[in-house]
Formats: sequence, structure tokens, C-alpha cells
Amino acid sequence: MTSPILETHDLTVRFGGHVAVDAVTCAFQPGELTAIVGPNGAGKTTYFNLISGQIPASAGTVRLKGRDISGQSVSQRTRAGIGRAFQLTNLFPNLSVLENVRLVVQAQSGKGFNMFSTAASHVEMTEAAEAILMRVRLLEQRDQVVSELSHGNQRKLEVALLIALDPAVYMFDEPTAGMSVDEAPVVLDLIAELKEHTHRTVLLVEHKMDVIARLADRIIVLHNGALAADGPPAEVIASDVVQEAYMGRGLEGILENA
Ligand SMILES: Nc1ncnc2c1ncn2[C@@H]1O[C@H](COP(=O)(O)OP(=O)(O)OP(=O)(O)O)[C@@H](O)[C@H]1O
Repeated sequence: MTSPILETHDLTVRFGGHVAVDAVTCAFQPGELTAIVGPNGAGKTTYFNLISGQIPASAGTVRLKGRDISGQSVSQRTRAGIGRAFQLTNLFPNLSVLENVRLVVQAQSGKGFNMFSTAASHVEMTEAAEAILMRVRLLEQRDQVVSELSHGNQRKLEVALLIALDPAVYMFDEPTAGMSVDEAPVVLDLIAELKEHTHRTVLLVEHKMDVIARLADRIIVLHNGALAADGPPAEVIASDVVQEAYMGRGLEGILENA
């Protein structure tokens, strides 16, 4: 077995007396797509926040490629390879779609805002940004200002920015939430492609059963902040612990059928 890309060890956070994430120990392998499920308030988003660094842990560690990143800020973790789908506030709303992607491509190329960068490299960065926009089917909207994009297209742009960042671990929190039936498949295809073609590790918080069935290699179930089950989808869905945890409703009872 290869070394895990990402590991959490006894990861815990308390809010006052409430333990929102309770000693979660889990390892994620390269190329593996894990769906994180559980009822409302189970701690899924908080677990994500602990991994990406939005909130500090009360106890436990997060390791990326074997290195302890528990003390690092969000931006340090992003640079280290944790790519969480951008919140809309991370997009530059008054810039065009192309400009938003090109800024990330530029930052990744190490050139930053170098005013002396050559015309050729500017052309190359534009081409790289356009290639990404083509992948996410946003090339037609390249000159549109971000604030004028539809919700679905803004989500696609978030995926484009993540692709430009090319992190080792992609994190998506309900990536198709609020998307139309026409828009959602494009984003799901992109996530599938990340896993299959680029062998990236993907973590997905998801309520929709059809999305999980299509994409997940593995499901972890959080219940009251603790890891209640972990394994291949069919096994987890059928497991006694999951059936009992949801009082006979089974996992299907807490997932939405689209
Ligand atoms: N900053 C905070 N301060 C206090 N309590 C919090 C904070 N963030 C989360 N919680 C609590 O921690 C628990 C876990 O919340 P979390 O949002 O992680 O659940 P979730 O599984 O993502 O739920 P949902 O499916 O509804 O998004 C909840 O009881 C929530 O109220």
C-alpha cells in the first residue's frame, strides 16, 4: 500500500462543552475519492474546517504527505497542497472569468505580479487558463465578469481555480448544491476526471445518494463527531453500525435521493 497523502490522528474540536469532532483518526490514499456523510450536525463541515485550517483543533494532528501541518494557517496549508473548493468570496467578483483563473495560474508559475514578465509568458498563462476553462466548459464565458455569472457557473469557476492550483488533496463541500440538473453533471464529471486521470485525492461532503454512488470509492460516516463507519460504499451502507446509528433508517435515510 502507498503512503497516505492525508491523515488525521485523534482530531478533535470542542466548542464549549460540545465535542463537534471527536478523536477522528483516518488516512486518505492518493487517487481515492472519499465521501464524508452523516446526519445534520454530525461534524462533517467542522472536520473539513479542521483539515483546511479554518479552525484550530483542540487536540490531535493533521498530516499532509507525512508532515504535521496542524499548526499551519489556511494559506500555508493551501500552498502545501490542501485545495478546498473556494468560497465565492475568494473569487474576484469584478474581474472576468479568464482573469480569475489566470491570476491563480500566474501565482502557481511563481511569477506573481511581476510587471516585467515577458509577453510570451503572459500568452502562455492565458493559454493555460483557457485550457482550464475549456475543461470546465466555461470558455464561452471567459470575458464575463464573475459577479454576473450564474450560480452554477460560479461553482464551475471554483473548480477551475482549484484545477489551476493543482493541489494534492481536493476538498468539496456539497459541490452541486444549488445547481440545476443541467449544470450538476459537468461538475461531477470534472470531479470524476480529477480522480481517474490525475490520481488526485478527493474528499467530498455529500448528502446526495446518486452523487456518492457515482463517485465514491469509500464512505466515512460521522456520527456525533466520531467516526462511526469507514469502508467501501456497499459495505458501509449495509453495516450494522450504520443501520443501528440511524435507528433502522439506514444510511439511505439520511441521504437525499436526487
Ligand atoms: N463555530 C462553532 N461554534 C459552536 N458550535 C459549532 C461551531 N461550528 C459547528 N458547531 C457545532 O458543531 C456541530 C457540527 O456541525 P457541522 O456544521 O460540522 O455539522 P455537519 O455534519 O456539517 O452538518 P450539516 O450536514 O447540517 O452541514 C453542530 O452541533 C454545530 O452546531
